[in-house]
Amino acid sequence: MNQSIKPGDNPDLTEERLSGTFDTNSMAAVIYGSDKLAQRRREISEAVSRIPELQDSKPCPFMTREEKILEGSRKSAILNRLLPGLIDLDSFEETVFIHQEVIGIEGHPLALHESLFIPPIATQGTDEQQKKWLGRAQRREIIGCYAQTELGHGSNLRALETTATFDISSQEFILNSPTITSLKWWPGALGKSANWSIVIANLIVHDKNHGPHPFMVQLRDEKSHEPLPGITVGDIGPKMAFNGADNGFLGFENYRIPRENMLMRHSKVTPDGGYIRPPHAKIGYSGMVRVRSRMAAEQGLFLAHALTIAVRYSAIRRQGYLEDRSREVKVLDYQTQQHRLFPSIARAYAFIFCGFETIRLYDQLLIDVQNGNTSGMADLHALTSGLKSVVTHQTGEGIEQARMACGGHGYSMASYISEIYGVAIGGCTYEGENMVMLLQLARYLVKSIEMIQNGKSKNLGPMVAYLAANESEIDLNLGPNEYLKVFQYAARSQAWRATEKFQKLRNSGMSKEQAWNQASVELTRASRLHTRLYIMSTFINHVGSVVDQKIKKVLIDLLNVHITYEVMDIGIYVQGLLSSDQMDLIRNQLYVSLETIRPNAVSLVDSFQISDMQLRSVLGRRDGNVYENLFKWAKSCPLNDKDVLESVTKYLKPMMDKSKL
Ligand SMILES: CC/C=C\C/C=C\C/C=C\C/C=C\C/C=C\C/C=C\CC/C=C/C(=O)SCCNC(=O)CCNC(=O)[C@H](O)C(C)(C)COP(=O)(O)OP(=O)(O)OC[C@H]1O[C@@H](n2cnc3c(N)ncnc32)[C@H](O)[C@@H]1OP(=O)(O)O
Ligand SMILES: Cc1cc2nc3c(=O)[nH]c(=O)nc-3n(C[C@H](O)[C@H](O)[C@H](O)COP(=O)(O)OP(=O)(O)OC[C@H]3O[C@@H](n4cnc5c(N)ncnc54)[C@H](O)[C@@H]3O)c2cc1C
Repeated sequence: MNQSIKPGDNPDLTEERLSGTFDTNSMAAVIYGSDKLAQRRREISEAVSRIPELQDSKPCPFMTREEKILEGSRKSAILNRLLPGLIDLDSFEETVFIHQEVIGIEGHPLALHESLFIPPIATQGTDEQQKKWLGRAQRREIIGCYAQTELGHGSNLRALETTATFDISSQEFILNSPTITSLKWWPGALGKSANWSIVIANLIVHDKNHGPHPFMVQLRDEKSHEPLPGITVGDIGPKMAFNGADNGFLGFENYRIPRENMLMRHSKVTPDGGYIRPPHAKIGYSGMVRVRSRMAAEQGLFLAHALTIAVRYSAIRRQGYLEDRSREVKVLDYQTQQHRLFPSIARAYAFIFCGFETIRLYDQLLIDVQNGNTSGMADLHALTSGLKSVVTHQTGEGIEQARMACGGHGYSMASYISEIYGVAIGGCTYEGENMVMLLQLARYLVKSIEMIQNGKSKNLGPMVAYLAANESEIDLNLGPNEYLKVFQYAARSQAWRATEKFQKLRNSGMSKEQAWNQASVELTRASRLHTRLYIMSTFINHVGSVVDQKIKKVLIDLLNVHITYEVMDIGIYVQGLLSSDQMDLIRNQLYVSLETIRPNAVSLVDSFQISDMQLRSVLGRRDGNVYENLFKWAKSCPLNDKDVLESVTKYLKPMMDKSKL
């Protein structure tokens, strides 16, 4: 049964919920990977709803940037006091969830403290460093951020300019920002809130540059919060979204920190100026891999927010007629609306499943690395690079379609979809610009094909084994695995096409870099197809593992939407494999699958169990009572505090009066 049904709800939504064929709490357990986490999310939402001081002081769209930062800080401070009674403090998922519930998605002064500041200390700090800083950070006696990107360089970490030069005589590192382009730029919470930061700077010992390394750096006085001498710091100004966060700039002038402030679990500088290399050259990048490994789930949830709003609203919005001319039809009954929304519901589920998988893979890698085994780093880097790129891009597309699916009201901030869009598409850029990350995955694909060419196919990892197969005929009546083969065909032929292009250019005498650049559009296409194949196969495996038969049935229906939509979407890559009759068959299967999933559409989005507080959308309210609340929302807009504004008395009225003369 659908657990969202309550008396007083919009009857159209109740009708939808009654048509659902499964239990939404059971589905939530599948989405969030365990009944325990799903249950904890409900309990936390419930507990938060009963604490008046944690409620929004006014709707976010009516707040200025300063008010958003103030509100985020107010709630963060209250939460810090209340957290021990509300969540399991050791659970990162619960910590993220409660912050998102209480403060929302627009960012806040502590948003990066848990996800980018604490993890490098915990994984790259020595035992003594952890003893010194971890407890303080966890108790929030200090607030931290992660300062890597510079005004002149973000993608290309080799060109970062900030230096940390070891001074043997004082046993200190001297930090400098030698140029305007070397100013740190973008770090969240740096602008006004953080007093400490992980700073990525080039380590220079005895005039030798060992490349970017992480340093623990105090930025502000712990009593006065004033910037310390030698530090220039401030906010970079308003952004497309995320305006509850104070992204900042930071410069150093001969700023000294003790030798012990370089995070030295992996790389070390000894007191006499010796340098000990890390066990893997890119181990310092592992904080980024951690964040990327979490992005598929995070982004899947952003998409889930937008779809919850659009699908619920589409069930109460009546517009136009089908057969019955006596009553307008729910817009959710239009095939175009279903085609716009249902494949995105399937993607949101798929992204979340992939996200929990990559979080698990990262946790395993962390254990391996702590035990000295770094062999899995390249695989996970390649996987998460591709996944963050494809998922962020498709999430952005899905959210924008959701907005348009809400017609005019979707354009109002009352829908809140534009804010979700702005926040989510930040992910196309942060943690590695998408094209750059697709090209990282492409390196891995090209290397894999070179292994096949060199007769070493048996050394290929399971994720790229399909590159060596040879599929040329497909029987499409067999279900998901046949669709997977179609996708494998597309991904494989594109990966070979791109690699061969690169190799041909190389063989023509072109430099490696130029040849790579000239093949790069084809290479990024290969990376996208490879990643979409991974998403599809993870979705199939996940559905296969579900035990509850009612849940499994509806997930298979959703999977059918996914596989048919995805294969239609890559039609151009499978022309050599599928006949036009087979393409027509798939197209028809897609339309049938849209109809099949229709009665469960509202229950599928209800199963994300995103509370009204977290959704912050008038259109997406659980009770579906949209129109009266839209009117209330508009009336509460600060512009309506007065009937006659100064803009009128000062300018428009005199203008009109003058024109009358
Ligand atoms: C208390 C509050 C709690 C929680 C918060 C709660 C709520 C928040 C509310 C709402 C928000 C909700 C969710 C969103 C949450 C957070 C998001 C908010 C803000 C975002 C924060 C953003 C932070 C950042 O952006 S940090 C900066 C990130 N920067 C980057 O990613 C830079 C990208 N560039 C690179 O990574 C590298 O430069 C590179 C592109 C990989 C190239 O590196 P390099 O030149 O060194 O290497 P080569 O290309 O030459 O490759 C050589 C070789 O190395 C391999 N390689 C590269 N990287 C790795 C790696 N990481 N691991 C393993 N191997 C690697 C590479 O593949 C090559 O291999 P081959 O030679 O074999 O090919
Ligand atoms: C909301 C948000 C929050 C952020 N938070 C933080 C933070 O907390 N800490 C932090 O350190 N940073 C942060 N960043 C910065 C972010 O990590 C960088 O913006 C990102 O890594 C991209 O780097 P860039 O801005 O230099 O883009 P650029 O590299 O300048 O990209 C510009 C264009 O050049 C292209 N390009 C660049 N290199 C290549 C290449 N090799 N091949 C092909 N094309 C290329 C890109 O595809 C892109 O189209 C944040 C950014 C945002 C938007």
